[in-house]
This record gives sequence, structure tokens and C-alpha cells, in this order.
Amino acid sequence: MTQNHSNFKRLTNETAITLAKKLGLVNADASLKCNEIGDGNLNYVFHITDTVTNKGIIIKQAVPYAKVLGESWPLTLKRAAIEANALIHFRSYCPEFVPQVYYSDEQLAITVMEDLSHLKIVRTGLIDGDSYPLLSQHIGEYVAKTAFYTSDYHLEPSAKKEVARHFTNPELCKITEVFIFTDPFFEELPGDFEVELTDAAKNIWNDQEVILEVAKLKQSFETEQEALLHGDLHTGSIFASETETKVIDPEFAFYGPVGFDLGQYTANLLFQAITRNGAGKEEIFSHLHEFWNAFEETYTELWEAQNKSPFRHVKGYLPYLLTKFKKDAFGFAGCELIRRTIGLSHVADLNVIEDKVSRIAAKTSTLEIGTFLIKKREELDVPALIEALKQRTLPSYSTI
Ligand SMILES: Nc1ncnc2c1ncn2[C@@H]1O[C@H](COP(=O)(O)OP(=O)(O)O)[C@@H](O)[C@H]1O
Ligand SMILES: CSC[C@H]1O[C@H](OP(=O)(O)O)[C@H](O)[C@@H]1O
Repeated sequence: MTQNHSNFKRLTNETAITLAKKLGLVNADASLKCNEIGDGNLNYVFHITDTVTNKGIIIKQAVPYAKVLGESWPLTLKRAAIEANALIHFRSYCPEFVPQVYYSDEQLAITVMEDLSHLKIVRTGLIDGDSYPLLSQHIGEYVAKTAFYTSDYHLEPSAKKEVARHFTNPELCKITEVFIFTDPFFEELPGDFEVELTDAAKNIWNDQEVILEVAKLKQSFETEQEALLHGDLHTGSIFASETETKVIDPEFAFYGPVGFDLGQYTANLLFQAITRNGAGKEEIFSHLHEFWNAFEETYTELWEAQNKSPFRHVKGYLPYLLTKFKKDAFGFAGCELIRRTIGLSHVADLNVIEDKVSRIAAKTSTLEIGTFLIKKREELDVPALIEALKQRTLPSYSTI
């Protein structure tokens, strides 16, 4: 469907300040400065600060195409409204982990929100070796709460379907379907990798067992409507400090399989588990344990206290579900590891490794572990995954 962009106008630093004043979100007499700080693939982010008080706000604006791909990949402006609504929705379930939305405008494709500049993007922090003692517990709680409260176990099923209708997000889902579940698995489709990885990539393309399992995972992503997902829960979508955690950027939100959010976060921890050594590696193993324990404990508590389904006491139902989430998550994590290595959208965790031999070795490991997760997801649990990571005598790639 074509969209009418007649009321859309791209903001500049100056018009962003004018807008903030007009909305009464900043003091009209204040001395303000504005910088565009967007480093993501899709949108622009304006940071407006009062130069005296240092207080700020964020105005995020979508453009009618994917910023990183240019106008050749048109993309709906509706993603801004999806993002604003998802932030509001998720914040209603876990305000401690989601920034406040002050204002949104569907025509201008903007979301005005809380400034989180006192925190650091977790991907950057982990690469820098920063320590986040509460991060994975918080993200486990966040996924459990958003997954439970938006599911049929909490919402009346027809109400859930109505929420799902509002979060129908075909264009952003298509990006995931293409970038994560399709292109990386076919030699003839677009990809991006160093020539030294050609043999490892061919191993995946020629492995019919992997391709069949990815087909099943893609089908699950396309058809299951278990809960309202964040849809892009990587470490670049999380701000944190030692004590605080906030999840941003849910423009990919849609009703899908719970394992997808769990898998994205798991995979993005695994990039660090692969590239670190010694105590740094052990720290990431602890994150994996803390994340999965917090998710399962919180989900179980919510299930026992607030489940409205007549089947809630049926013996074996909750364990069945938790096992399903985990199997799905490991498969999705495998796809994420592979697509960030040979697909079109890479991660700094791997690309910051300057020494070429070490970088290629790290990337070869992500492809191997990705393949392992996809194939073995039915029989794996977190301790077995960690054991498998340890057993693969991976060389050390970083100093952390
Ligand atoms: N609420 C916020 N407070 C401070 N900085 C933010 C905020 N939201 C986004 N940013 C900055 O903008 C960058 C891009 O934002 P993001 O939402 O990830 O954009 P995209 O949708 O393009 O991926 C983030 O990495 C962060 O540096
Ligand atoms: C062309 S979009 C590729 C990739 O970008 C999104 O991530 P980000 O949050 O960094 O903008 C998403 O992961 C997409 O798959």
C-alpha cells in the first residue's frame, strides 16, 4: 500500500529545537543545542539539551526509506507509530526498563522520549569491557513480563487479537525475514563477508539439514502469535549502567514467537562469549545463566499468580512452554549469529577485532556455533551450550 507523505518533513537540528519549544517540552527561553546522534540503520535521532541545566530530550524520526540502504529500500513511516505505541505498551508492563514517551506524531513520524544519555549502549559497553552486574537479570525480567502480559495467558484472547492487529508490522517483519532468515542461507542471494570466510559460508549453504531447520524457524517467525515482541532485541537496542537498564528501539514490534526476543539477546551475548577470553568469557557465561534464570523465574511467577487460562494448572503445561521457548530461542540465536557474520548487517563485536587472522577465526566460530545452535536446539540447555562453547577450543580474540 502506498503512503501519503504530504505532511512529512525531515527535521533539521534547528527545526527539531523549534518543535520541542512549540510542544512545550523545553523551556522556550532556554539556551538549547541539538545534535543528530543516530547511529542505527534506519532512523534519525535528535538530541536536544539545555546548555545550562544539561537536561535533554530525544526526538527520533523515521524517513520513508531505510537510512542505511538509501531510497532504494522504501520503508513505511508507520514504523515510528509502532515504535511509540510499543514503548508505551511495554512501559505499562515494566516501567523500570522502558523510556517514557512524551509525544508522538504519526504524520511527522516522530517519537519524543526520555533522554537516556546518562547510560551507555550495551554493545559499546561490552566491547569496552564495562561491567553490567544487573543487565541480564533485568532483560530476563523484561522479556518475561512483556511476553506474559501480552499473551493469551493474561489478555482475553479476543483482546489479544485486537492488540495484535494494531501491531501488524509487515514491512519491518520483511526486513527480518530477508536479512535474518533468507539471504544468509543461499549463495546466490545478497551477502557481505570477507573472502576468507567463503569455505565456512559454503558449508552452511550446502548443509541441507541447516537449510531445512532455518525454513522451520522462518515459518515459526512468520506464523506464530504468542506475544508482542520487541522484534530487534540486540545489545545495540539496550541502554544500561551498573544499576539501570532501558530497552529502546522496538520499531520491529509484532506478535510473534517468544523465542525470537530470547534468541536475539542470547546471540548478542554469544558474540562477546566468542570474542572474549579468561574472566571476560566467564562473565558472559554468567550473563547467559542470569538471563535465562530471570526469564524462567519471572515467567513462572507470573504464570502462577496471574494466568487466566483454564489450563494453567495442567501438569506439564508450563514446563512444555518454557522448553519450547528455549528450543525456538536457540534456533533463532543461531540464525542471528550467522546473519551478523555473512549477511548484510554486521556487528561491531566482531568487526572491531583489528587483527585479521583473529577476526576471521572469531567469525568462523560464530558460523560454527550458529550452525550448532540451529541443528541441536532441541537437545540443548544453557549449561550444555556453555559446555559446548568451552569444548570448542576457541582461540582468544580480545584482551577483555
Ligand atoms: N532515548 C534515547 N536517549 C539517548 N540516546 C538515544 C535514545 N534513543 C536513541 N538514542 C541514540 O540514538 C542511537 C540510534 O537509536 P536507535 O533507536 O537504535 O535507532 P535505529 O532505529 O536507527 O536503530 C542509539 O544508539 C543511541 O545512541
Ligand atoms: C537494513 S536493516 C538491518 C538491521 O538493522 C536493524 O538494526 P538496528 O537496530 O541496528 O537499526 C535490524 O536489526 C535489521 O535487521
